[in-house]
Amino acid sequence: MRQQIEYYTSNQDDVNQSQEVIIQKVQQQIIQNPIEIAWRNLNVQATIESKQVLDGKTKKVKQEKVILNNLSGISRPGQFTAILGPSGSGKTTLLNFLSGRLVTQNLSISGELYLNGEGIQSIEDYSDQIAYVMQDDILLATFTPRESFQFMAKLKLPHKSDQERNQIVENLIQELGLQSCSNTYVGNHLIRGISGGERKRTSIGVELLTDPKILFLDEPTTGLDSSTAKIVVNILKQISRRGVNVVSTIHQPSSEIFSLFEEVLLIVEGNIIYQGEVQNSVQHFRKLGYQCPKSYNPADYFMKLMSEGGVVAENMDEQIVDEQQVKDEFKNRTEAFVQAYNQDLRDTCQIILKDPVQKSQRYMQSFFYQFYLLLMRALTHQMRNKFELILKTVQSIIFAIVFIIVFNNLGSSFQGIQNRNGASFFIAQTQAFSSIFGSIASFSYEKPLYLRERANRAYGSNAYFWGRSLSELPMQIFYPVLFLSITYYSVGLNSSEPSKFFISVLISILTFWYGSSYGFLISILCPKFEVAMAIVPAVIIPLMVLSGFFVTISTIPIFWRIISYLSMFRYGYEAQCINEFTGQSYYSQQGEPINPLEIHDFNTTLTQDCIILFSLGIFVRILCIIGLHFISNPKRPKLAVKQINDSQS
Ligand SMILES: Nc1ncnc2c1ncn2[C@@H]1O[C@H](COP(=O)(O)OP(=O)(O)OP(=O)(O)O)[C@@H](O)[C@H]1O
Repeated sequence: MRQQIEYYTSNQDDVNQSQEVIIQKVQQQIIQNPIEIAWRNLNVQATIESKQVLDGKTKKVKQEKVILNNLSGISRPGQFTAILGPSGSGKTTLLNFLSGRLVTQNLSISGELYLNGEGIQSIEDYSDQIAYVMQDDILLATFTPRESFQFMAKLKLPHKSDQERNQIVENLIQELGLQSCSNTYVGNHLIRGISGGERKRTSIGVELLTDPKILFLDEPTTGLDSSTAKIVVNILKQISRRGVNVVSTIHQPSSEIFSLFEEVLLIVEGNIIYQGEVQNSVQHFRKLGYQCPKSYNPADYFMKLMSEGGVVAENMDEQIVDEQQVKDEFKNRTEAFVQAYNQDLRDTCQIILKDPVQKSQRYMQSFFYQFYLLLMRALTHQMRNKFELILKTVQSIIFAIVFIIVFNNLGSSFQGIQNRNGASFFIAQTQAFSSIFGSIASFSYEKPLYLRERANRAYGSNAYFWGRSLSELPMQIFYPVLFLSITYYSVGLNSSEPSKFFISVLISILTFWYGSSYGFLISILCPKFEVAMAIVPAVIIPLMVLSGFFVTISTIPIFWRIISYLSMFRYGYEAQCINEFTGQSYYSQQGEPINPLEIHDFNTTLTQDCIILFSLGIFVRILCIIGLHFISNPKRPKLAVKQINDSQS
């Protein structure tokens, strides 16, 4: 057992301690009711739409692309199965199918999936027994590995006491060799944090908290140096020793990493060409006429066999460099491999375990506890994210300075009306813009984390929404208050009554609140931050133009008038204007008293504007809840259920 456990960490003390812990775990924690996962006749096809010029006309053409071609295979408990293959061979598609993360969209999927020999419709029904570690380490930058584990433990282990949860977390930290960095922030490009390997181990740890019986990993070694990648692979091997079924895709493993594998599945252009023990793989290909040279590492040799580049390299002497010849040669070779696999190896994928697997029980914390944890996490994140806090505060101060410079001489003459009009618009526009962009930036950053945690069923979308919304409130009040505290009296805005300042602050907070709701919705609906930023001008500028500052709303076409009812600029600006122009006297150039509000065609009162801003904010936030739910519950395929009989298995 000791010989099997090769475990590397940067800290030798940690290594020794971790080895001891692992040995104990391996001896003690052989999991109950392990799960064998088998798939049969799996076909995945994509429909790809492209534009082609036919008879001088551009037409949409649909093409079918086979991604996985009639695959059958198995992954057993107590085993670390590494899925290898060249880029685009279908590794991730297979892993996503097995883990229930393959979203249908343009894909048609057919095949059967068996857990311990029982045909299932969807692996989602067994979600608490499986875990998935994504290729990117999606963790909260301002949390330490210990805090990340504790947060997940509180959400995912509702029936354990605090003491038990702490014990589980401490064991995990030791098992993963994270003692030396357990209290360091995870970090990101702005916050200094733990190393790439430690981050990967933290990602694995977050998934191990619930003791899953099947652990899927997508390219866990990509981006790591070879010694760190070795640590990760060794940890995965140790996890599998406990009886966990570990399935992982690995992209271009180094020779050292390959030597650590025991069970490999080789996949080329959607076909399995080998599944079995690593040590038998060389012999299998030798029988087919492909002898791995003695000096060669089998991993590199197989990667060559699985690519067209390999055909070119092999036939350099014979000058087979014609593209079509290479393609044909590669096709023939792959077909021969698939045939050999079907004849000699497919039968080794027989189902052995027959113990029924329990469907998931949805034990989750109550809504209020989820909400509380998410609120606390979001507040902690905000407080620790000093860079963002300082940046936004500085932004408000810069806006305030610009405002003071531009509007320092408001005056109460006829020109003063125009100045105050502009000042009212500037205030509304500043609050709207900073809230929309701020909200997009912060949720776009957090969205992958939300999607990962939702895929893990850690909490509900409602609890996340309310926790996040409430956590933003202090800052939604702080930034408008800061801006107006600096500017309001400095430039001489309406101070006829003390309440004028507070009303202006209230309008700004409501404008900010509605704006941030809007930004939140945009970032939910856009798949990426870049897309959101590209879309934002197209969505925001019309709303700004329709504020009533640039054009009189009653004179514009009906369609745009309707759109103006959604504009945060419109209600923010109107309310600021009404607040500014009431309670003070203004005179025309001829010295006659005038009411500046008459030049506008405002048809709402200040109170109505505030109520509308608040109500629109609520309306958009309801859309946000629906959107959050929608993006975290994509349509997943349901499979045909067949019961396997002994001769088939
Ligand atoms: N939804 C889809 N629509 C169209 N093509 C797709 C879709 N999903 C995957 N593909 C294609 O199927 C092939 C296999 O993709 P997959 O991501 O499974 O490969 P991979 O082996 O994991 O590659 P890599 O190692 O580069 O991640 C690729 O050519 C990919 O472009």
